[in-house]
Amino acid sequence: METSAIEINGLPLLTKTLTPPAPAEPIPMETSSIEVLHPAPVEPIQSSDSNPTDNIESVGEKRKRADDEKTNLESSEMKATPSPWWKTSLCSYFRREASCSHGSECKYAHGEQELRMKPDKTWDPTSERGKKTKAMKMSEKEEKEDEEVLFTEQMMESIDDDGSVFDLSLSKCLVHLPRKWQSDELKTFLGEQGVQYKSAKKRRGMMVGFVTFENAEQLQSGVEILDGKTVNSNKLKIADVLPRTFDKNETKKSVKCAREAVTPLADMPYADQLEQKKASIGQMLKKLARSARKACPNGRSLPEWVLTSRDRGGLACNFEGIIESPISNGYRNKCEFSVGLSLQGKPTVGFSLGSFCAGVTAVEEPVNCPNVSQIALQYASIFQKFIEKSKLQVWNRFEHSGFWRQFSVREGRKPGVFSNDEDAVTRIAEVMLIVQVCLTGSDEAEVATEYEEMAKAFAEGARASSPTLPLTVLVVQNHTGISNVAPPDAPLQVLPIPMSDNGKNQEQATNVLTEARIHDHINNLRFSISPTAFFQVNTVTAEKLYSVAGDWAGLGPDTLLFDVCCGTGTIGLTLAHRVGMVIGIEMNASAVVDAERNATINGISNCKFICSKAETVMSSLLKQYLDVTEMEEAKPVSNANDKKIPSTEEMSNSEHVADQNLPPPNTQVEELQDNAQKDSSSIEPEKAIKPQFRNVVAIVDPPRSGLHPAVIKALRTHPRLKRLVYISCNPETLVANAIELCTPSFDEADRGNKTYRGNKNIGIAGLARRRAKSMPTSEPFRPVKAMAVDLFPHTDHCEMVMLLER
Ligand SMILES: C[S@@+](CC[C@H](N)C(=O)[O-])C[C@H]1O[C@@H](n2cnc3c(N)ncnc32)[C@H](O)[C@@H]1O
Repeated sequence: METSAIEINGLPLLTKTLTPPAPAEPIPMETSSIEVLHPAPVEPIQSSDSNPTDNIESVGEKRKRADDEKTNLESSEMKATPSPWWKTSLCSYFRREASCSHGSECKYAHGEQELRMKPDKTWDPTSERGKKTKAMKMSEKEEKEDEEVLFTEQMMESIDDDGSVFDLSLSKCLVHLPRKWQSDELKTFLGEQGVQYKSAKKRRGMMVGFVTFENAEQLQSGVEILDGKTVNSNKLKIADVLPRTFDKNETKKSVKCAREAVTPLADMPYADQLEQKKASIGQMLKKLARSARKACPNGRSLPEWVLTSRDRGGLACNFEGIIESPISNGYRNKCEFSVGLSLQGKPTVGFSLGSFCAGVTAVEEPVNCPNVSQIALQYASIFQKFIEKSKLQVWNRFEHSGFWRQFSVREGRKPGVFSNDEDAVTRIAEVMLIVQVCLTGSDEAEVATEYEEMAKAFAEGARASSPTLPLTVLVVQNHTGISNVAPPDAPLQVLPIPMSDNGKNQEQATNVLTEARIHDHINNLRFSISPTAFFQVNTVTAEKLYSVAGDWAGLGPDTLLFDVCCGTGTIGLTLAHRVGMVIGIEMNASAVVDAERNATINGISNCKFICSKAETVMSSLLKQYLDVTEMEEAKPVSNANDKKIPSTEEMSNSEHVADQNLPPPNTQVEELQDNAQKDSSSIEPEKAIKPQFRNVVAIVDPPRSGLHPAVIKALRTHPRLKRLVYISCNPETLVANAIELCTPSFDEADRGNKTYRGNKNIGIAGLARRRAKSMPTSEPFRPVKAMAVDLFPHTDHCEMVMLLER
């Protein structure tokens, strides 16, 4: 495997607070004398789900060892060397029963009075003092968040519906209002509180509202009444409204610039970024071990991987380090720019400076954001100049009005390996521009003229650049929803690109109209990418990610590989030559058409792609491909795009088929979209192939939200699936899904109720622990090893791969 891992073995000690307070092994040794004579009950210590600490784990382990390791030390010795952990956790028996058979010898505290501070100067999180400290930390965090909220006069005006002029000195922002409130609810609330005011504004979805008072007395009295008032269990805060022209360098408020908002690690040397990410993934692996310990059924021995986690510094499995990105600057092949007003009210193409719900909508130009490519920057600048002159308005997120919403630049690389030093333009062969607009209330003729002008501006801008910028496709997407995230089926229109100032090249225009796609290359395979299909944004590093996944998956000619959430088929297709057959599952119909096209243009014929939500089909696909008897004949599976499923021998990596000769994909997308709506019964039942695949592997690469519980259940309960490689762009959800996949099943009598109550305040790991309780009896997986892959230099994000086996 070709990698450039920074450090492959072991995780360095983390920060002070993360390191267990006692040296690696002293706790059991030191406390064994106590435990011999007074073995405490084995029941796990209760602790808050939301913030478990390593200390809890250490104590929990001590308890277990107390039962396991009986020695013959004298009690006098024991008393001479009390453990630093002595009475630092509350006794759960005493708490529940108001008594404990160990009496005064119990190593756990009988009540708050007996409780001692832990060696790391923290309190048992379940104790009153622990809870108080946590609450204080939370409120400090909230205050910090409030400081970051940015309210400008301009926003207040944009909510205004009566055209009144505001006096900023008589206006205030109310923070922490219920998001679902609108102006009417805010007015009712103010009336109920006896607050007199001139006007009150609130937009649904935001947690801030604006109140203007008639005079200084009204303002003072209103602030006194409202400040700190509790609304729906949230404490109200009163903040000033910033003038439109405020200078963010002078204001005390911490307003982020685009660089800070988009690439928060940009000022840190890359080697340090990698260390930080490695430490953060290490934390996740510790969290998995801790959570799994809690999720295991009582009275059952803990799985080996949990028991041995201590030998790995608390990690759930071996952590094999981080693979760095060969390109750290301008690496993104897809840049999505917001279109909106800047802080100064200028139409701008760039990045939003904060979150909408916190009242921040200002857009700033993408200056000094090192992850943005040079080509994307140049196109953003061309588009910026165009919208400055456009008759149509930029999007206003408060009013949900305007025309120009978002601008995306997608790039396709030439085949080959590239480095940081190369000029981006020389390695990019194709560019797709996607302009998101809102057509609501627009005039068709005016829009057509604007589109023509825009296409001209892009074409001329590309030609005027030196070297000339590639421009392959120009697409407009109509989206009327509140957030800029459009559904994959939002209508697309491909615009012709004028080839010169004085005319259009008809051939190019016609071609573009039917073929909205560009191409990129991974492992010497060519990938067709349509406008809404997912494609990893850092192609060179994605190649490394896929090769780790392939190496860990234990592939061979007798392997059936499920590529779950397969997008354009990148993982399955790059590994197709190493397996008997690939089944890809993907819900985005365009991506599935791309995947099929990609198989064809690369001459790969042992891959089958299913267009559906994985949760709808995973279980039936596993049955269909695996629950067949030896006697059954090998037959191809029939689905919406039935093709012959070849044997391994039939598969070849022949020359790329010219994809221009393939039929237009539009009808295929529609057909697939229809099929994707249907339930799993749309997949032909059984009679698939005889079980020629001895080895069944799944590589899952879900979105940030992780795998659907039905997919987890299907993978976990199918006994023939022995190996699973989990690729994740959100390690938090990987940990949560791994809890469900890797903890032992509960007995039927102890299984949880599926209709959980009080989920609102429990974290995703807590939720996963609850779900794990209702998992049908099945052999759990175990985490074997994990690796981080840095696909996103200068940001907090990091990809993680984990191998699970059973
Ligand atoms: C992180 S991407 C991975 C794509 C692909 N493996 C790759 O590396 O290019 C996640 C993919 O899952 C798809 N997806 C999201 N939810 C899904 C679901 N419930 N069922 C199937 N696919 C889903 C998305 O459309 C997206 O293509």
